[in-house]
Amino acid sequence: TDSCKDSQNTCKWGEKSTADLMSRYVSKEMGYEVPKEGWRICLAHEFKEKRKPFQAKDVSLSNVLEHVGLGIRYLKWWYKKTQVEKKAPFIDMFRAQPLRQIYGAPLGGIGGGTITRGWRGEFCRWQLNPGMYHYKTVTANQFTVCLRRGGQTVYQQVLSVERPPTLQGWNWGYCGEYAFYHALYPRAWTVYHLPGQNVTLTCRQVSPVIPHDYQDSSLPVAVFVWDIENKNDYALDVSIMFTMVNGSGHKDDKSGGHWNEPFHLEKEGEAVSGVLLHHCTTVNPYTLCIAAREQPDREVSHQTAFSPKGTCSSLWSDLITDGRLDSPTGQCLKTKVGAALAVGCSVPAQSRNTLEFCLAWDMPKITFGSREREHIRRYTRYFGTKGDASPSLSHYFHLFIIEDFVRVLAFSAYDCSPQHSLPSWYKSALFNELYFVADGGTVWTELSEDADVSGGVRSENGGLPAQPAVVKEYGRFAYLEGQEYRMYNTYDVHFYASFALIMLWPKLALSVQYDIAGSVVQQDPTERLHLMSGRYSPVKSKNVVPHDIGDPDDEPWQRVNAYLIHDTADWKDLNLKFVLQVYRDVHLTQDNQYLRDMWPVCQAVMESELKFDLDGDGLIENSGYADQTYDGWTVTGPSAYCGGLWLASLCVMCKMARLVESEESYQRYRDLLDRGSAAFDKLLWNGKYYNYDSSGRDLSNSVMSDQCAGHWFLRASGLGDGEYQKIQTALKSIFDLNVMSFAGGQMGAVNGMRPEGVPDRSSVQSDEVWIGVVYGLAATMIHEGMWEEGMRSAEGCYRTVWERLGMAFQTPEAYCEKGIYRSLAYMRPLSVWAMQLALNTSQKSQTPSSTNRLAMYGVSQAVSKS
Ligand SMILES: CC(C)CCC[C@@H](C)[C@H]1CC[C@H]2[C@@H]3CC=C4C[C@@H](O[C@@H]5O[C@H](CO)[C@@H](O)[C@H](O)[C@H]5O)CC[C@]4(C)[C@H]3CC[C@]12C
Repeated sequence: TDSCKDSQNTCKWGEKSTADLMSRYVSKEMGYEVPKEGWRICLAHEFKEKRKPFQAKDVSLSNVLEHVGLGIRYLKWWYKKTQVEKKAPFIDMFRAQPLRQIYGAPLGGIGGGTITRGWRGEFCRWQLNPGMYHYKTVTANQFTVCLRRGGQTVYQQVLSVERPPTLQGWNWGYCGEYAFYHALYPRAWTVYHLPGQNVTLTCRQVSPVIPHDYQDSSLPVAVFVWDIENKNDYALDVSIMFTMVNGSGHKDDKSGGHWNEPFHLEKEGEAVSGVLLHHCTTVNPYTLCIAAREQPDREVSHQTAFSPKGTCSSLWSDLITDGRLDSPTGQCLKTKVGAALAVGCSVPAQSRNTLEFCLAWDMPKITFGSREREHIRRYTRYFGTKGDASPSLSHYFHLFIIEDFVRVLAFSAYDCSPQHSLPSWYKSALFNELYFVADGGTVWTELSEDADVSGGVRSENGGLPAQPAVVKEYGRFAYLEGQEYRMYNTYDVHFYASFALIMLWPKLALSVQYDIAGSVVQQDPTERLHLMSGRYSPVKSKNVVPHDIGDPDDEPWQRVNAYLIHDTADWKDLNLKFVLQVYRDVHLTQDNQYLRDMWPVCQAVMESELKFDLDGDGLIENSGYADQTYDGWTVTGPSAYCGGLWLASLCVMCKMARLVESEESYQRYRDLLDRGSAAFDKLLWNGKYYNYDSSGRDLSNSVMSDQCAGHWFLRASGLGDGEYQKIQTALKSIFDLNVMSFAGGQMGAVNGMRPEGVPDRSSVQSDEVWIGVVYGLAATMIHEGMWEEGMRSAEGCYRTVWERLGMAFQTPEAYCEKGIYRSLAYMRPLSVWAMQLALNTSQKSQTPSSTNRLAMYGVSQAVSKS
């Protein structure tokens, strides 16, 4: 049982579990080998609460007045972008995605594109062109079951609860009360009890997202393993048919040049066959492939093409007649065309059998929106760039004993000999939030021969290597700030999310750091209007960390800082977040080359940062606007958030100075740290917590949930484990006020709380809850021994998002107590992995000094195939 609950299913802390997602399930069947942990929902479930995206009308009068200039400038910019340039804005405030409470685990590995299936089985969210999302359910993409007894079809059903107006020749409307979905990413199960048939189907969907594996994790494939349980006293012949239509439901699908062909591939004694759907688009052509493994006593048959229009009765009759499809040879040319694959087997009485399908797609070469450069996806290293890889991809993937690898991922969370057993909701959060590593518009490419990561300052001139070994070997990685906030590697947010990468794919985390470091030394002097201030300033200044590495609809890496709300050269957190990540990564990976390469960049950004200490007291000041990740929440003078990040950065600079044996640097940062710490305590500590800022405004003593972010990073880096009375007192105040005095303690921590216990409504972001921030706060609490408080805070967010608001696999950046959310499918919640690091660290304080610490943290690298 869930360790947080007592026998009445009530949480120890008095919270009634909100998990009623299975209340409509009427069957007793629980499927084949479906794990206990994960996110489970009956297909008949309806979420009662329907939230709306944050819009201008949700802004209070005082905030409207504050943002009128931005509103007008944004409107002008938006008009030019959409109506003149005919491009999609990097944030479309007028067309926020409405909430669709439908999403489930995405298909595909990392960086090769993703296709998301809904929890009711629909194929509904498409990201084949890198970073660009298309939200459309393609009705004809389905699995259909056919049961035959004694040579007669007795049951044929589309495994979908939908009753669409098209494809009327198919038998729709499967009864959702007899099925449930269970996700533990990168796996998901759907259990269908077939009413009146005494048959239960369990479909297990697996994508190759495997820690420390840099080969199989890059593959654009997924398998569907169907387990068929026949509880009758007679044998049945069972076929499953997989139908896929070309395209993604986009209007461009109808453009000409698509063609389908059947294939059969046999090697190493194993065979697969299926249908290839070739998409001959002018931009980013690709082939989609549905395949099945040929095994003894399984019959594979296909239909090369069917028209997904009208009733589509002929395909239905083809299957119902004999449980197999016609299997014509030859190709088929059509603009809008579907393909079908059926696999059949016999299932003896009181017995079970399995069938396997694979979906693969091969888009080896990509261009981004500007079409200036061609990029090669990572998986081509193993499968070539010719665009003919899908048969081999499906062949490889069928043979790949993926379960063993995926289990390791599950294992990593449990294998930490916990003092406290981990609650069930936490395991679901930990694995299911990981979806964003693949489904964050993620792109993973090879570093081209002529690329220069160093930003033009080569190592021989005291800069970075042009082609750092880790980037050359492991490729370039980028993921979006959010599916709706279309900027790659937004760095102030990646700070939180980076825990997932550094713990599970550390080479990718380092690769991102090299790209950012290269951009630090670059500049783009082009003047442009920044929408918040209304002032013109350069796109990118030298020696500062960029906000992001670009928009996939433009030319990322080449043109950074797609974000033009603020000029982020003056942001106070970006440079510090770079330094803190460098040290944390060095601590976890013990990579000395990385330390040596990053050290000069750290010094350069710290030099830039020092300019923000205007009064020379050793502590930086904020500039009276929203100059950090809370980009709608003004800060003036020394502040808890940026001041804390600054002191933590000075601390790690001292550590790194010692590692690179630079006594002079050490003394310099040590002096700043001593003076800055004294100023920090004097100006901000009020006996219970650090004040939001030191502006002396009415609201400067608000309690910020994220005030200990700097200390969090010290702890994650193996530092700061002395007596930190003030931090513990502050965390206690945050728990009492931001968590327990907000929404009955059930929704995590509000960003800003007044000491008297009402949310700070002075800005558009202070009364929001940022899920990723709460997971980071929970990690800090765990590091400080406040396990129950940390778990309670994080649980509120998980249950709100996954169980109450129906936002599975699209965790947003933010929600308010009532009514609204902001920015669906967002990067920051990946910080849940920081909780895992904290749990492991606090249990394994005996740290080896010179080995790679990731293995020790329960993330075994022994499983790596690379
Ligand atoms: C006259 C009108 C009626 C007034 C309308 C006001 C609105 C246009 C603005 C009021 C609040 C603004 C939003 C505040 C925050 C935003 C987030 C930002 O991007 C990313 O946000 C992350 C924080 O969530 C941050 O950490 C990342 O670094 C950023 O990349 C984008 C702008 C905005 C949505 C902002 C837009 C304008 C308002 C809605």
